[in-house]
Amino acid sequence: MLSSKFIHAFTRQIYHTNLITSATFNVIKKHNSTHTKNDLVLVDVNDKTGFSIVTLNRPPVNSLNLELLSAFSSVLDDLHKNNSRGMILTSSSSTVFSAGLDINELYKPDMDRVRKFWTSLQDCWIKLYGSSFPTAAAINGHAPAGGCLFAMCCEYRVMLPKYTIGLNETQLGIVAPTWFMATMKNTIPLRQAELALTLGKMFKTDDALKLGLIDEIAENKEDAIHKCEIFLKKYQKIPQTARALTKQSYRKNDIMELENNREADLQLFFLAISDPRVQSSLGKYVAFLKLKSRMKPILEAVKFLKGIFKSKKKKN
Ligand SMILES: CCCCCCCC/C=C\CC(=O)SCCNC(=O)CCNC(=O)[C@H](O)C(C)(C)COP(=O)(O)OP(=O)(O)OC[C@H]1O[C@@H](n2cnc3c(N)ncnc32)[C@H](O)[C@@H]1OP(=O)(O)O
Repeated sequence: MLSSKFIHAFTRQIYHTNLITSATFNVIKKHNSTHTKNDLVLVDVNDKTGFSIVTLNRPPVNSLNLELLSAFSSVLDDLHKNNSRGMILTSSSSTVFSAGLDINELYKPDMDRVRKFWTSLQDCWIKLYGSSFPTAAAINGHAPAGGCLFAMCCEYRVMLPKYTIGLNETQLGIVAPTWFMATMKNTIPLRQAELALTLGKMFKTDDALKLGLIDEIAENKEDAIHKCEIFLKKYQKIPQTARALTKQSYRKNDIMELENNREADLQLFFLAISDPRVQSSLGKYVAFLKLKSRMKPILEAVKFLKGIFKSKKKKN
């Protein structure tokens, strides 16, 4: 049985698709340009295709903090209102799609802010996973945890070589929420999802392709976006309402599970991050990330020197 909320959403969707399509699309076309939401999320509507390239833009690693999530949530609303033809999600970083949740939001949190933070994350997931418009991710860098989640919410994923993607929460001593798990179960085979989740496994691009976690490998960002466009174009011949309702029916159980239990999920989150063991794990992880970042120039110098020694050895 469909809940009244879901039927309402469907009715809205039908209304949107049938009545507002052409009028709104023209508005998008007229205003074809790059829009900004506090510069944290850039939106570029392609005049010819009507596809929006949505770029996460929070250097250095697009970690998802309250401001970025709020901006993203509002962009998703805009795309829905404007009856977008399709969205391509990507990143302005040259090496990171998104580093997942901003650990600083979770470590020693301010309770008022962290409530808004988690609620915004829930909003983004519901809107992206259940979007009426088709979505694809051009994964132009590493995509751990929340980065992998947003990529998996999209219906198609194209990734650049030699990066990593996965839900690594258990490695950090935290449990991925059930809706993170549901998104992975909707993406890769059930048994592989269980193994990936319990191990907190990060997959290299090649392995992610074999597993079905991504759909294609691209040479560079431009190629990734092009491949996403080819995917989205396939829907141009499919009636919009039929496509959207099929996607939403497919995902509705997962979405309703969270919709109906948002407060309980929030309380569970509070409970988890109030656990001293979780805080201790997060504290160590923050310190590790900072140390790793500071060691980078030294590690790069060592790599450089090793290269010189190797080429000298070869010459001799
Ligand atoms: C309801 C049930 C209970 C639920 C409980 C909570 C559930 C939480 C669910 C999800 C959790 C998450 O999403 S946690 C985030 C997990 N993310 C990661 O593990 C990724 C960590 N980052 C990296 O591995 C790397 O940074 C990178 C591979 C993404 C990029 O590497 P690169 O070498 O390019 O960059 P640096 O490592 O040098 O980092 C640069 C800079 O960024 C800071 N940084 C990195 N990641 C994060 C992050 N996730 N949050 C905050 N800050 C981050 C890093 O510390 C460096 O900062 P400084 O230069 O200032 O030191």
